[in-house]
Amino acid sequence: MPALASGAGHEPGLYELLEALPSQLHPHVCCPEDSTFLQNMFEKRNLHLLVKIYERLQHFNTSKPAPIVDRVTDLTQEVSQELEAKTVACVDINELFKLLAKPHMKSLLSVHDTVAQKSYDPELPLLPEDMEDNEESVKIIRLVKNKEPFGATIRCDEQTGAILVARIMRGGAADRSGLIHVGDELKEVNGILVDNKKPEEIINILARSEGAITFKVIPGIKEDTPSNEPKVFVKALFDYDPMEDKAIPCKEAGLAFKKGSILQILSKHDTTWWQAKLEGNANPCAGLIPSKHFQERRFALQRPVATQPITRTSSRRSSRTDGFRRSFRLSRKDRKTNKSMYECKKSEMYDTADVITYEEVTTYCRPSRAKHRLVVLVGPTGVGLNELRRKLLISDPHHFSMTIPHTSRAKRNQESDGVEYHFISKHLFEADIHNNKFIEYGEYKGNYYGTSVDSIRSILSKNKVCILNVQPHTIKQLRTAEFKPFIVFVKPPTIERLRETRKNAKIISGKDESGSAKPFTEEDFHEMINTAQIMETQYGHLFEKVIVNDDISTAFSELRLALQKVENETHWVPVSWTHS
Ligand SMILES: Nc1ncnc2c1ncn2[C@@H]1O[C@H](COP(=O)(O)OP(=O)(O)OP(=O)(O)O)[C@@H](O)[C@H]1O
Repeated sequence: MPALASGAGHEPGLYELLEALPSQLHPHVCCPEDSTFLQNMFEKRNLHLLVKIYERLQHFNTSKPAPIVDRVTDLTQEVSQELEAKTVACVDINELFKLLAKPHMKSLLSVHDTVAQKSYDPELPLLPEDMEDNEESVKIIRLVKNKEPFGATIRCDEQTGAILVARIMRGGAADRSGLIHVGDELKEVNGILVDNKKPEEIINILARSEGAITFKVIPGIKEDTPSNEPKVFVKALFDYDPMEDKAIPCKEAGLAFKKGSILQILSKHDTTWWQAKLEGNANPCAGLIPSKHFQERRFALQRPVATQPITRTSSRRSSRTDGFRRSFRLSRKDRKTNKSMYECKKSEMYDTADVITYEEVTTYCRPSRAKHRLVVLVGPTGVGLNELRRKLLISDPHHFSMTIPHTSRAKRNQESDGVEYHFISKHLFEADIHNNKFIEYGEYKGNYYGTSVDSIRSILSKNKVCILNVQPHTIKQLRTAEFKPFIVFVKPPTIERLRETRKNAKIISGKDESGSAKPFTEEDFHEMINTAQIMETQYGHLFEKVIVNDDISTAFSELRLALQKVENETHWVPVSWTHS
């Protein structure tokens, strides 16, 4: 028997059966000639290879690989032309040239192209001749369907009871056929009358059918399908599972997606159910998603999570504002404690609920001379934002920078204006607050501290990357075409890992009025994890990168890599950022 590898890793399939058959059939074959014939047949290498190919195809059926190019024969021709002149110069080139010219290779590549271009659908058969005279307006459609869904939804007309095609999914089997249209009335499927059937029953008939399906339809009035529509992409700001959606007209036609997924909108024709596909997905068939308007209405009817009160992890009174970081993120560290010294003034830690559904996006790659995108770090207090920022600044001080805060407190002897702080009068500080000059500001022991918009601009204009640590509610103000912020959420690891990694670390306790650094307590860890969860629920849709700060060097490398990508690679950003 040829030494062929068995389908290891797959479930026992045809190949294994083929190997076992000769011995199993042996007792049932009386004639020795038949026995030899069967023995030889089952041992044929070609048969084994065929079965292997079958098993591979079964495997690919589930993994659905997509071709990189669909005209590899053209590519081979070009390569051969290039190689022809150089065959004398190099043995390897000569060998490759001959290999590409072999008929087997050419056939293999041609088969590749046929499969890649999906041009293997059989020709549709001619219309049946036994059509009745009074059926001129009836159309007989014969579709050859494989395992993919039919790609259309149907509905029952409330008044007439007729079964109508409700929508055709863009790129699906029905759409590609070009034969079925919205509004067509379905009369028969595979010879079965559908008049008195419920849409679910018809869907079942369709789902079970493979190969040729014959439809008898009365064509509806054709709508003009707009062509050359510009491509519209949106970022999903919520998770969606059609299987959990009671309102969707056909669960199987729905498209599941996660918060942050990029969706290409293929049709907004139906104001309640848009058609979309996941960006980068090779499957051309659209799926149904709730339209922006519909989803907004549904969210508005639900009680928004954002307005729910925060569950405290401890009954002990904490001076931290609503569980968020005590330090005002943008401050320089105080010289004595090496820590930020003031609290955030704003008490609106949680925005009143924005209805978040989809955001229209487009690709953006920073032109080499353009200003850098603002890098914003957010996370619960004590998670390590200052530590990560410090590491970035040390790693490349000419490239990364942080803002210098303003303060109304008096300058101390050893301090210089514009180094530790910009020192301004209380009166001027208040005027600047009034004129919205601060991204964040706060008050500590009667003095104001704040970070101005101009201090960010000043760094960006020097062609440096500005690293900003802010409270999450500030993100909204920063999301402008000018700053194009890249938002990184730093989240804590598990409580066990916090205990292990933060053994020697210190945090400024919100319960300690002196503001001195103390070792982390269990309560600090719980509060950090709890706050991170709330932040993720409320602001998760704005985060472009989430880093778990477990081991500090790993977290730092991850951050560094993400920032390199932001500088050099294409990212999805809100459309409004590119129309300035
Ligand atoms: N991955 C880590 N492993 C061990 N210690 C860490 C890690 N990340 C941060 N730390 C330490 O935890 C302490 C708090 O970190 P850091 O000051 O950066 O927090 P923060 O997020 O800026 O919070 P705050 O704004 O309240 O100061 C520091 O002592 C820091 O060195």
